[in-house]
Amino acid sequence: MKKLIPYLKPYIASISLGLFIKFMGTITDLLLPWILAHMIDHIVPQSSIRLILLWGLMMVFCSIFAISANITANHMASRVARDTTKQIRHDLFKKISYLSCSQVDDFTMPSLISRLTSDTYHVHNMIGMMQRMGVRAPILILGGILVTLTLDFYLTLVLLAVLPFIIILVYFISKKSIPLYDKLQQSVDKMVRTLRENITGIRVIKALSKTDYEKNRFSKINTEVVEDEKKAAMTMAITSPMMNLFLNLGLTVVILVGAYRVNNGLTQPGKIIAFLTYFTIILHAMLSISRIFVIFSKGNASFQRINEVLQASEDLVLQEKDTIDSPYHISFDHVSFSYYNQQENLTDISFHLRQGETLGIIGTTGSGKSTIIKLLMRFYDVDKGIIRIHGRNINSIPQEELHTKFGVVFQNDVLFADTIAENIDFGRGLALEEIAASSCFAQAEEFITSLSDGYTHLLTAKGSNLSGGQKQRLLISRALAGNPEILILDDSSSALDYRTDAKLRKSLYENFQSTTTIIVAQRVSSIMHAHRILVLEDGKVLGYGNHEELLKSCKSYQEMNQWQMGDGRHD
Ligand SMILES: Nc1ncnc2c1ncn2[C@@H]1O[C@H](COP(=O)(O)OP(=O)(O)OP(=O)(O)O)[C@@H](O)[C@H]1O
Repeated sequence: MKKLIPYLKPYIASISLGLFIKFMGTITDLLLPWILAHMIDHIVPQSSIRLILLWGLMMVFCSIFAISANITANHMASRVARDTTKQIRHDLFKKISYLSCSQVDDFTMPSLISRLTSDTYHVHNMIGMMQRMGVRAPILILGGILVTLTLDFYLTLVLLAVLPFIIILVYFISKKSIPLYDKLQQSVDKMVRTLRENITGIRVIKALSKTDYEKNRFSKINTEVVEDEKKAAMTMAITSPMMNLFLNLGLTVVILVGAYRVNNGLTQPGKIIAFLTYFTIILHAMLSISRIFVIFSKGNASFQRINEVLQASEDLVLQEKDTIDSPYHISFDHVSFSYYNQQENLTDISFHLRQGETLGIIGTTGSGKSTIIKLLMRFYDVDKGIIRIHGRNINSIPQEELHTKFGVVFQNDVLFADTIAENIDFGRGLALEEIAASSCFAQAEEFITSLSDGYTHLLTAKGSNLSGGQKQRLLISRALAGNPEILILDDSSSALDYRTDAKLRKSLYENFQSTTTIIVAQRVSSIMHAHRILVLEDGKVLGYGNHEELLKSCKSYQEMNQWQMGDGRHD
């Protein structure tokens, strides 16, 4: 919770003023029953219209002041809650975008989304509620008790006798409901995760006729959420009737004792009426306290989840400069890596590429091809070995500098709901000529210019209004547009026909001579012209060399070549 203070600090003046206004409004609210009692007991018996009007006006004025003060303070509280949450959301989003891939894996994406959405919402509620009721409820309780003491000591004893029951009730309900709400939050997290998987994979779900299966899976989780919600709501539902029971019992006793005391001339009717109002005010304030506990505990738990992300230490720390003289642009030296420090996903990988050379990576699915790319871009740190670019250990290159070296197309990369030109430019402010040139190199120009609105053609989210091959060519255009030092194409030409694939390779060869290229592919034809080819299986190197060398030395490569291309070389 301490970590929330810096977020509230800029609003300290506004919070203080708001609380002061709230304080004044609450005190005035407390005055109203007292004025009423005074009027009934002392002013009305005098039968002076002028005095009755005067005190009546005073009541109206106090009511208007109390309402206005409460509304103003509530507005101020909402503004503080809104602006603080905006800043927290901003910081959280910024932090999430800087998290390393392994940190994202650890937190999990759905959990990060719910921290950014529902958790910030709970914090918003907590900040607002604490300002609105945090001051008002205790003042109503303490002030109420003090005023009732001045009105009638014996009746106050009735009130004090009921209070412990209410306190015990509030304590037990808070104790029971807080873990229930925590559990509910976890179920909602799970539901968001399933929903996200479902929406992302909606096509494959439909294609495999898994709609019913997924519907049932979602229904199960939805029922879980409803059950948890029911349990939490049931606990909270007890609060109001129980409070009302105590309230009504208390009021009955007050009326009985009050009537007895009025009959015996020990007190006045006005005081009894005022006392009944105070009694109600105080018990409702107790009810508010129980709500504050629940909202505070939800907000507190949510802020802790947010803070966990905000405080996540940078795990890809920039290391001291480590540079050697090297003739190679990219070199992997005996690199090993494991995602979860259990079994190795890559073992002892080595390769060296001079500037302008091309490396083809081929291998079975799950053999570690994309992992090599992730390590080269330092999404994860290697466990063993060293990766160097121009002789410089990549762990000593600042992330921004490292990433500007790459033009990259990942597997299942994303296109946004924007124009084709914007999707290629990707916020780099490139001139239209550069965009057109890169799409020409990527063999995308033909289909773009055939569209009636060309580069201003609007894509739907994820480019779902394009074919697989068109999407890949746009993504390759984006990667080429920055004229990158290193080009990475991770399984990004799989949807291209052989002719377009060959034209793309020719274009890369002719126009990107100084760009070092890594092509991950399933097809031998996509990588057979590469200077070096790495054949992987289960994270280990089965073969390394050019096409001719591998045909002689690597049995797996020979087999792949035979299956895919017959025994000859086709293009
Ligand atoms: N984020 C991750 N967390 C844990 N394990 C992972 C993660 N990404 C990949 N793996 C595992 O690492 C291994 C290598 O995966 P990788 O994606 O590099 O394979 P690949 O050769 O590119 O496969 P494909 O051709 O199917 O894309 C696989 O066993 C995979 O399950």
